[in-house]
Amino acid sequence: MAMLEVKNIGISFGGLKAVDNFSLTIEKGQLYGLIGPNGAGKTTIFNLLTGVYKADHGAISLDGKELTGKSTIEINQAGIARTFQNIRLFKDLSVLDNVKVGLHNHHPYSTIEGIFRLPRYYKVEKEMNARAMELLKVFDLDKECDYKASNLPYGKQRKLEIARALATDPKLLLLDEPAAGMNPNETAELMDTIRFVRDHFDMTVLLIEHDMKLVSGICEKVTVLNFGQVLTQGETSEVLNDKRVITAYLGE
Ligand SMILES: Nc1ncnc2c1ncn2[C@@H]1O[C@H](COP(=O)(O)OP(=O)(O)OP(=O)(O)O)[C@@H](O)[C@H]1O
Repeated sequence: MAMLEVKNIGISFGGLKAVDNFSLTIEKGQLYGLIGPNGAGKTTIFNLLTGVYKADHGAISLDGKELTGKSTIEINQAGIARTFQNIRLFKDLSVLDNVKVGLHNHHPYSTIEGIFRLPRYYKVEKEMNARAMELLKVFDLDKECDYKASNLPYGKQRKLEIARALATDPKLLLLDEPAAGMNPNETAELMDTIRFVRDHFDMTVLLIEHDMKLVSGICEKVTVLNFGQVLTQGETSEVLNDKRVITAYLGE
């Protein structure tokens, strides 16, 4: 069974068909790339997959579970987590607390237990601290756990965003332009991080990226989007050498 199965989804904004009849199958453990020119509809697809937008038609399922029409919270609890094109950390919170925000989905205590500091509050907080530190260690961020998130260098903020997404214990991780704004060294390190996340967490990853070096370096399969529609999809090396892709995307 596929991890993600998307069948003919679409959405229009006014007269503009931002995404039209989009289908995609991603197998468990795959590292999958979604590429295409600016405005092709890539982020809109992430917004459809995570329930930020509701599709006008079509169906989405994750690991055999129907997600069509579900809310962002339900979809996150079902196992899809994401990062954003522009980093969206809680800038004034500590590095540790940013990860703990992700953990709250799965380690709840009631408001009453929290306000009155009942035993369950301390138990859950202890578990969350331990799990958050474990995740930070994986990303080599444990020594900076007390730093304000905004004080981390850019590359580490990206890592922290990935750690926070993983804290929700997803089956599918969506990364929206993870290499945006990174220098070549940071990008190379990010490629290692993404490979590590897939292997260490047994994760399935779908990423949007303009950096073709990253895409060809780590993605096994790619879908190319153009004007909201699939131009082609398949093995990365074949797709990136496809004349239509070179014409539409690379502008040659
Ligand atoms: N909420 C919205 N309302 C109106 N139009 C929208 C909305 N969201 C996206 N669009 C439009 O849908 C189209 C696709 O946008 P989208 O951001 O998905 O493209 P993209 O492929 O992610 O581009 P980029 O690579 O520049 O991030 C664009 O024309 C955009 O203006």
